[in-house]
Order: sequence, then structure tokens, then C-alpha cells
Amino acid sequence: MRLHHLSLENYRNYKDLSISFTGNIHFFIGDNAQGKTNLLEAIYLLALTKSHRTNKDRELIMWNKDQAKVRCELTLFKRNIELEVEIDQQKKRVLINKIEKSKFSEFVGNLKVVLFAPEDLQLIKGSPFLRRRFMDRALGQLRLKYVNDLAMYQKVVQQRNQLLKDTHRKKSLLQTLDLWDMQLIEYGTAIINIREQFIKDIEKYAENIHNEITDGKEQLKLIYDASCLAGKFQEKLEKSRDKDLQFGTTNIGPHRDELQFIVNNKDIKIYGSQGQQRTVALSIKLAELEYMKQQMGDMPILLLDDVLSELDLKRQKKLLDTIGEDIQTFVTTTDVDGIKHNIIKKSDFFHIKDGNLIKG
Ligand SMILES: Nc1ncnc2c1ncn2[C@@H]1O[C@H](COP(=O)(O)OP(=O)(O)OP(=O)(O)O)[C@@H](O)[C@H]1O
Repeated sequence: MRLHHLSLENYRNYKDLSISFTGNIHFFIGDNAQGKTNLLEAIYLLALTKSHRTNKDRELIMWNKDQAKVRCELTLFKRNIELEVEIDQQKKRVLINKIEKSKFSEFVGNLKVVLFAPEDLQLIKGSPFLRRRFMDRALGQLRLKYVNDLAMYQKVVQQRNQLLKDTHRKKSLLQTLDLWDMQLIEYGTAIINIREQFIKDIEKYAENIHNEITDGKEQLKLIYDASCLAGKFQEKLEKSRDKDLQFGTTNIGPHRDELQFIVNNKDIKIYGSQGQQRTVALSIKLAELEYMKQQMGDMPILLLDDVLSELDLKRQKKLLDTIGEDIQTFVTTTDVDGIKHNIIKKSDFFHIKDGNLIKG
């Protein structure tokens, strides 16, 4: 997969930008708050139809403007594709080769990315939401059905929760709960099965990568800690019904799933040092990249948002070694001086100042 061209119109601090990419590794260099992450965010938006930083699309529109447009040209398996996302104050439109798609799930998956940002270093220690989001983002780009199942599941959870609350004032509503439960089990089971397999698959890669980074001293295991496994969903949901009614919320299901990272038989979230947690996060992201490569039979695009400065030289080297020459990569950094790697000699540099970009 190759991204050849990117253009932005009234997107964040970019009024009108048009850049072509000819090489493989691209560094966006600039001081803080100049618009480096905004560029990676725009690429991410073209891949997943949403920002990795905000759920509010309106924030992406340049201040005092009504509409933002982001467009790219790419090649996927020798096919040229043009993708476009247009955001105005009310709605968002997505277009493939200038034809609008009514379902976002038809759009997602054309451009596939793996993003590694400083917040990913919180993947181990941060809230469970981050770990679920990690699974959802990777799987969503590869499986259209997963995107649909997840959207349906989230809708059912919301409506079931509302119903649980409403039964307090209208007891007769209780009769309809079984219908919601059936749907919850249907979509939830599909999500659990796919996540379970995903974790098994990336564990193989993560284990090897982690072993290499730690010179064989640490062995990494992943545990998909589902609040219930697929076959047990109905039983657990029935058991949880009284509690659900009491608190007006659904306590069982993949929206409560967790992931555990075990290093040398110890839960690294509890016992790991900050450095160990970073190493696990790096191993997991590199495993995600490997998984995407295997699943799509091609390379996804790698977006590295200011993470190099967060890693020590050894981990930085491992990350840059992995990029090699065949993964198209976009890296943001304030400074390249601290980056000691041959890759620098083969990279293209773009200097960013105040939403303006100069190549060279
Ligand atoms: N909707 C918007 N309209 C105009 N400018 C915006 C908008 N949203 C953010 N900005 C501007 O974008 C800039 C931040 O860009 P970005 O997050 O890409 O910074 P960065 O270069 O990655 O910086 P850092 O190295 O600190 O992470 C800020 O100057 C901010 O004011």
C-alpha cells in the first residue's frame, strides 16, 4: 500500500495544503504546536473516518470555517484509489473515487494504518477502554462485519441500559428485556469470538518481538480477559440480571472486556516498571503491524507520532529496524538529531511551521 498524495482544506491549522510523497519514510519536523500531529491525524481520519484524538469532528474544522476536506490518493494492490472525508458543522461525508458512500463501513479498510502515539505507551497501565480500543481499531480496519457488529452492539447496550432504568417507573417494560438480551448475545458473541482469535494471533508475534527486545530475558503472554466467553454469555447475563436492574446498567459483555499482559508469570500492569511497560507496549504495537501485514497480504501504513523521543536508544533502534524499507512510514518529531539510525539517510524530510510545510 502506498500513499502518494495528501491534501487538506481548512483542516485544523492547514488552510490549503497539497503534498506528494515519493519515498518511503517521511519525517515531519517542527516545534511544538505547529501541526505535525494534525497531519498524521488527517491520514488516520482517511483510514478510520475518525480522529484518534477526539470524538468531536467539529474540532477538526479550521476555526471560523464551515467545512474541512481531507483527500488522499493511494495505491492498493495496483489499484489507484482516491479517498475523501468532508466534515461540516452538521455532518460528515465519505467518498471513494468521488462517489459518496452512505455506510462508513464501506469506506473503512481502503487505507490501513497502524498508529503509534505517546498515549499507546499507556496501553498497559491506562484505562481498560484503551485496551478495548486497541483491539477494535486493528480489527475494524480488517473486517467490515466487525465494524457493523460493534456499532450494533453499542446501540443495543445503550438501549438496554435505558430500558433497565425505565423499568423502575414502568414494570411492564420488563417483558421486552429478553428481546434486547437476544440481540446483545448475538452481536456480543461475534465480537468476543473475533477478539479472542485476534489476541491468540498477535500473541505469537508479540512474544517473539518482546523476547528479542529483552535479549531473551522476558517472556510475554497475553490473556484476553473477557467478562464472559462466547458460550457463557447467556448464562452470565441471566445471572447478572438482578444486578443490571438494580444499577440500571449492563454489567456483562465485551464492553467490559480486559486484556492482561503477563511477563515472566507476573501481571506487568501491577508489577512492571515503567520501562517494562513501555517495552510491552512497543512489542504489542509491532505485533499489530505484523498481524496487519499477514492479514492483508500487504503493508499497512505506519504512523509514528512523537514516540521516538519517548523510547531509549535500544527500543528506538528496534522500532526503526522493523520499519526496514518496505513499510511506508510517517514520523513526527521536534528534532532528528537524537535519532541514530541508518534510516535517516533514506528518509524524506518536511519542515512544518504554523501549518505550512517545506520539503527538504
Ligand atoms: N480547529 C483548529 N483550527 C485551527 N487551528 C487548530 C485547530 N485545532 C488545533 N489547531 C492548532 O494546531 C496546532 C497544534 O497542532 P499539532 O497538534 O499538530 O501540534 P504538533 O506540531 O504535533 O505539536 P507537539 O509537538 O506539541 O505535539 C496548535 O497551534 C493549535 O492551535
